[in-house]
Amino acid sequence: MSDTWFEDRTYRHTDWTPERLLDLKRQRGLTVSLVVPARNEEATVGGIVSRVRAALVERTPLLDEVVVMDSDSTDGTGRAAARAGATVHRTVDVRPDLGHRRGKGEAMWKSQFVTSGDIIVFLDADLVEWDTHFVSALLGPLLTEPGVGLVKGFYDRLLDLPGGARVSHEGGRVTELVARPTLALRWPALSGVVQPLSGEWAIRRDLFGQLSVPTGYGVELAVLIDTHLRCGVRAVAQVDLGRRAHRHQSLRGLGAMATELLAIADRRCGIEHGGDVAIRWFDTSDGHGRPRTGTVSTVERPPAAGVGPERSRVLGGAVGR
Ligand SMILES: O=c1ccn([C@@H]2O[C@H](COP(=O)(O)OP(=O)(O)O[C@H]3O[C@H](CO)[C@@H](O)[C@H](O)[C@H]3O)[C@@H](O)[C@H]2O)c(=O)[nH]1
Ligand SMILES: O=C(O)[C@H](O)COP(=O)(O)O
Repeated sequence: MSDTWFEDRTYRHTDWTPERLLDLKRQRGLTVSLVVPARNEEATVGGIVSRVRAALVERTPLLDEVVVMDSDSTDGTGRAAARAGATVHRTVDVRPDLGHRRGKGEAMWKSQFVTSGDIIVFLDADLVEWDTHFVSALLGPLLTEPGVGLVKGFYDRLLDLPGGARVSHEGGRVTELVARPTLALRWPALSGVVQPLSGEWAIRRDLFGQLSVPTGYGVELAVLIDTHLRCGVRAVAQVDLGRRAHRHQSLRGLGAMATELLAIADRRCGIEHGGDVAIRWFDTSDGHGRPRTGTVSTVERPPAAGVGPERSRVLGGAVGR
């Protein structure tokens, strides 16, 4: 790890008030977009949007837009988000000329075509324990340190255990067993990043637009590694956000996520596994045992800055001529 990176680039959310951040944002003449990628988050997305809007649009207008990217939801996610005051885009409807892929990274990549802020802040839609400083505090290093391009949130996790909640000072299962070991071995300058997979992060639009974006869960690890490779570790900062709780995936789901992260990391070391990686398991849930096969997509979208305007718009008047 770079000698002084941790000390120089680690902040606490209490370092800034929203009012101070608003002053800084106005002085710098910057705009900010909040993007919430959401797949089947009807239960939580409305409350998240309402709280963010009340605190950071109405009370202290730090956010210029609040956008929910509805990522192939089959429940009422889009309706709940719109009712709460978000601008909602279905990922599949954004730039249909570029095709459609499933996944969180796809929703985040496509958000670049429907937002305009100089800074984009991402927030997960499945949070159950969180506060609005999860959004505002991520702006602190971007508004105060000219060299910073990417800010990751970190936190203690609140785990629901029988008999009550417990605070864990560790990262999640994939974080501790895959992401942080991978960084320690291959990109040790990033080994001080406490929560490399956190879904709460902020990035300058001009930097995000230069990066290729995995369509699935590899987006966080890829953006972190690529920011470091492109701009150096000092372009990365992290902010302690306090405590966070979210919905947990099954271990098998996390196995798929881990497979994708390893493939994304391998690609950055010159090892290519192709677009879809096959995974196999033995399913005994029906009382018989059956081999099952699935695939994990490791596809990446190209840097958005290099993607031209929508074809129908380019053709413009030519259509129908
Ligand atoms: O196809 C998808 C899948 C998920 N999501 C949304 O992405 C967010 C995080 O998804 P989740 O399944 O809760 O991820 P976690 O299991 O919590 O994974 C952790 O690790 C991932 C890999 O780095 C990060 O993307 C997550 O933000 C981080 O919380 C939620 O708002 C989801 O609704 C989508 O928009 N589209
Ligand atoms: O962040 C992670 O490592 C994964 O999302 C798993 O988190 P969990 O162990 O808190 O479910």
